[in-house]
Amino acid sequence: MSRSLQFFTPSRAPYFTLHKLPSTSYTRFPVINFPSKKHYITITKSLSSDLDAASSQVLDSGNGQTGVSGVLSADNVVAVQSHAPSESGAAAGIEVDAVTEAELKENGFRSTRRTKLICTIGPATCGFEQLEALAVGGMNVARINMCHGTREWHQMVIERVRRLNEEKGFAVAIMMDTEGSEIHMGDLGGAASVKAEDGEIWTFSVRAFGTPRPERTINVNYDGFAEDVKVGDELLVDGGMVRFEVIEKIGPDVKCRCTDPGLLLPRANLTFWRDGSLVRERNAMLPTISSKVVLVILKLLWFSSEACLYCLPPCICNIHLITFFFCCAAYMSLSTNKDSIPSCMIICFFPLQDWLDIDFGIAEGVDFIAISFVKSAEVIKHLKSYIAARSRGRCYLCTFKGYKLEFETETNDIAVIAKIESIDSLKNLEEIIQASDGAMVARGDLGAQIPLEQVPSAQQKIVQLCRQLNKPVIVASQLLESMIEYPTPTRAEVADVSEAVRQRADALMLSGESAMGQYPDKALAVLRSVSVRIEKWWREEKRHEAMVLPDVGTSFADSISEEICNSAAKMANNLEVDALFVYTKTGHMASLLSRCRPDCPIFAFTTTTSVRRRLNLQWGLIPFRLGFSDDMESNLNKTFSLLKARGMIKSGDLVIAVSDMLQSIQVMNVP
Ligand SMILES: Nc1ncnc2c1ncn2[C@@H]1O[C@H](COP(=O)(O)OP(=O)(O)OP(=O)(O)O)[C@@H](O)[C@H]1O
Ligand SMILES: CC(=O)C(=O)O
Ligand SMILES: [K+]
Ligand SMILES: [Mg+2]
Repeated sequence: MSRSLQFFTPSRAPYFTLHKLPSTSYTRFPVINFPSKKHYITITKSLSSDLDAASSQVLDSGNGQTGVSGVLSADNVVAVQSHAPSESGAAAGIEVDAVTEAELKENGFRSTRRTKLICTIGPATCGFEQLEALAVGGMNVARINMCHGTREWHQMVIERVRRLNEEKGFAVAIMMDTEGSEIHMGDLGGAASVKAEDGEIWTFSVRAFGTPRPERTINVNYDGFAEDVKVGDELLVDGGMVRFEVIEKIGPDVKCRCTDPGLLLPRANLTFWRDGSLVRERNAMLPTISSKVVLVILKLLWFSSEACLYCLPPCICNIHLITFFFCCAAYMSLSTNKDSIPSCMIICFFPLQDWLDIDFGIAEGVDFIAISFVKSAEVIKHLKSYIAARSRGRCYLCTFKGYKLEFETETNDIAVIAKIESIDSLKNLEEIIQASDGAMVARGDLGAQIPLEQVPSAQQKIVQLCRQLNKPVIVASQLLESMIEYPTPTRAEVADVSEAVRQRADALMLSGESAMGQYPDKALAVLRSVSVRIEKWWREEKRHEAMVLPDVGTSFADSISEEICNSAAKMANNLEVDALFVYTKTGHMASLLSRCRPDCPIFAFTTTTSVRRRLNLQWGLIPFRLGFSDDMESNLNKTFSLLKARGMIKSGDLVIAVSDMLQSIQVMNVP
């Protein structure tokens, strides 16, 4: 008799499949290490062969180790659940941020902040206490920028944020930002910055300089640099913070004279301009092929295609390489599983470094991957299928007593954010946003690629388009730049933050202010207070813009959900209800409500921690994790009593409830 046994978690759902359960009475599992995340095990025992929750009995739980082992009986074990520690004790209750809870109690529904806040984590904020201070200060998403720091450092930050969520009940999501293919400087040999003075001659080169780095030398990450620039070109660091003129080329070295002095920061972005236009052609588009690259590609192919590429030759020569590409081509033309193709093809879209980082992000189970310098929708589509393929790809783990154990990690809940920061991304804006799960107005690099005076209108356009297409949008870079050094912002910075809030962007992002600034908590407090103040002013003055929200649903069921949400939001405004409640498994209904930007906050109840974290990026959503059923009556009663017990709502409050399960709008007073 063959029976299938599945382990699953509601969030990242790693699960095992055990083929051919043995007829012997007990089988002991070997210890299996989960990648990077602690999991607890619950073995559910049932006497019937179908999973019957009512008659199930919990045999064992919470071992607290990184890894699991178990004892299975062929006759009676039908399901083994593995779940993250944060989910083990809270099934009966409701999970919400301590900060949100306090805010709701103190200020009431109306005054909760709707605009979400993202902090880039860097040396100034990577400690556990510093991260906690940011979470208490309202950080909804922690961003790690793969341009800076080592992978070990990023892993440590992720681990600390996870621990913070687990121990203190936050739902801070993690966004990994890739390096992207653009040209940037090296890391200045560890120096925090170096000053370039007017008239000085500096050497920019692909050569790796020894330590200590010779004076006035800068390493450049792009091999074709010396070939691509011409004498007379203007070289802009960080979109013009420092400027140089190319005066001479000597082999790989490019000699430049500083024309606009300023501070050079590690890994600053470089662009070169000729006759007043940005030079965009680059000779070397593909990463240099090395054995390391091939190993990575083989690994990717193995994960996505289930191809049997177990034995990697330790030293890969050209023959192997040619054979490999030949196999890839054959595989791609023969395979019917289109999801497995991208791994071979994506190398054309991303530099190697991004590949390694994307793999790292998937393995770490980050919530968002932000892709730098997106040029077309293809890149996003391929990455999304790659993530989906990886999450479906089975990882064969071990054989014991003739039985095969497979391990599967469900990772397609990673949302892909397209960073709009190049001329190409503006050209293909609508299709890029359509293909992504959200977008970022990355004004830093965007301002280096288009004239600065065009950045505000580009921002407005991107924010509007995202809302129309129902994708969350982030406004990023230099919001409070002066706060890197000073404890108060400039008036102009406050006006800039206000404008982003007024445009009703989903989220605002701190970069250097929180990564390496002197006042990260103060900068976050400014974002928080300006957001709350502008949102209030906007509601009181009834300054609702009459934005046309086109239909986004692609199926009839989607269209019904959309109509329900549009109507519920309108009713909520007209009836001046206290809150909208949405019960959503995937988060889709919550995002449709958020898109309407209603006057009242939206309490989004969802069953999984990963969806809860992801909803933390969207305007006006207060995400809760709550176990619920298809019976709305009992869901509402349960929610009311749980929220009342915690003092978050009171009898008489007026709410409107909608849900994924029941296509209706319910209006009621809290009993
Ligand atoms: N992990 C880190 N380690 C060290 N410094 C960091 C780190 N993350 C950010 N920084 C510092 O903060 C500054 C601003 O961060 P930010 O993420 O905006 O980077 P950036 O270099 O401007 O690139 P991007 O265009 O990707 O935003 C960086 O220039 C760097 O000096
Ligand atoms: C955030 C980012 O990448 C930029 O502003 O360029
Ligand atoms: K980046
Ligand atoms: Mg950028």
